[in-house]
Amino acid sequence: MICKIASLPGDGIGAEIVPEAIKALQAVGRKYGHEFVFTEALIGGAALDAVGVPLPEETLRLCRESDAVLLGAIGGPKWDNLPVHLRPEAGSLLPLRKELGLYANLRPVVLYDALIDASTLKKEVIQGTDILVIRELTGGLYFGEKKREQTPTGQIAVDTLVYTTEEITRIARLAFETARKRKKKLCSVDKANVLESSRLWRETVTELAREYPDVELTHMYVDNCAMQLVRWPKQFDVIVTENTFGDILTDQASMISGSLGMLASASIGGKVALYEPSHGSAPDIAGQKKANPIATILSAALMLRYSFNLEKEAQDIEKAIVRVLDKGYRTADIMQEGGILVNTEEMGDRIAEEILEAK
Ligand SMILES: NC(=O)C1=CN([C@@H]2O[C@H](COP(=O)(O)OP(=O)(O)OC[C@H]3O[C@@H](n4cnc5c(N)ncnc54)[C@H](O)[C@@H]3O)[C@@H](O)[C@H]2O)C=CC1
Ligand SMILES: CC(C)CC(=O)C(=O)O
Ligand SMILES: [Mg+2]
Repeated sequence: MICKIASLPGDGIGAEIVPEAIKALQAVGRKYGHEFVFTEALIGGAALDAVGVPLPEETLRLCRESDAVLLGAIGGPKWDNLPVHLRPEAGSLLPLRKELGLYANLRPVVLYDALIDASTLKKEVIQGTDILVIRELTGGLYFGEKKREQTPTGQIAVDTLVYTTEEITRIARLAFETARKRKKKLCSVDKANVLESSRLWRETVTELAREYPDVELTHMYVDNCAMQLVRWPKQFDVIVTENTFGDILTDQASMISGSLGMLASASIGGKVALYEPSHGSAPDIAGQKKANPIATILSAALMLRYSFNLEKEAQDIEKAIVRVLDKGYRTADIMQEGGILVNTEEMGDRIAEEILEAK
């Protein structure tokens, strides 16, 4: 099988973690005779510095013409004070997701047994957690109209939170279908007690539930959900929520798995899907070889599963990660007593070796 993959390292630790995911994919390719062809392109601050725009036309074209996209992360303090269209977040990542039609962001929150003691949360609370958060990705606050105006007393800043019935139905249907293949439990998270967009969200999800009588649907306010995630995460199977809530809740939920560096993601819904870790460019550790590449490597496994239908190969990556963690290898963010501290590259090497060695 020949798979064309656009590789977009981006900024900060992006350039350190993407090569480790490529290593894992190449190991899978060698083992099974698949040919993964990587073409690298610029995005984010790196693109802005090199060619003057955060999302070059050439990068967009490459993504559209590829079978899948592997992204590191974008952004950093160097570009924070630019006009919004030039900033890596609003000027590259958001339009890329929109252009590719990636309305659903899947973030599995799974705790590996080996990391139970690496988490700061209580063992009995987190043990056995396996949640899939489905975040709406191309609507809501990040995409609504923004404006700034001067008033006699200061400024006024406006962000607009918009959702249509079609957008909610689309993501909710995916969530019901996904829940059907898991434990058949779906929790829809909103803030319907105050937000009109959330009222429409809740009405629409409730209406759609009639088509899925086998799925147990619950609704939860987002503030309660934030609390429940750390109180008793095992109550959740699939969570579906809007863009901003999903963004925040998943960073929080990542601590159940030990670190934000463990949280993968798949952005799907269009012809070409995009795979990236849930975290950002981590400027505080960039260039120090401290970044945990596992979230990106797990995202590569999701790519094999969702874009290429290579389930066994995806599981090989996931099992290799389990074995490496069981052997005690740890990057700094998941380090614990008795662990063997490794850097980004060494973690990637260990995982690639395990992929090749395992039957
Ligand atoms: N998808 C993307 O490209 C995203 C980009 N960003 C951008 O990234 C920049 C930094 O944002 P922050 O708020 O600091 O969030 P961040 O996710 O980059 O980092 C938050 C904290 O987690 C740690 N961390 C993140 N990934 C890690 C990894 N793989 N291994 C070990 N530790 C890790 C960082 O060191 C930091 O202490 C900003 O410019 C932001 O806009 C933020 C989130 C997502
Ligand atoms: C530009 C941001 C919306 C990126 C982010 O935080 C995310 O997608 O998790
Ligand atoms: Mg985020």
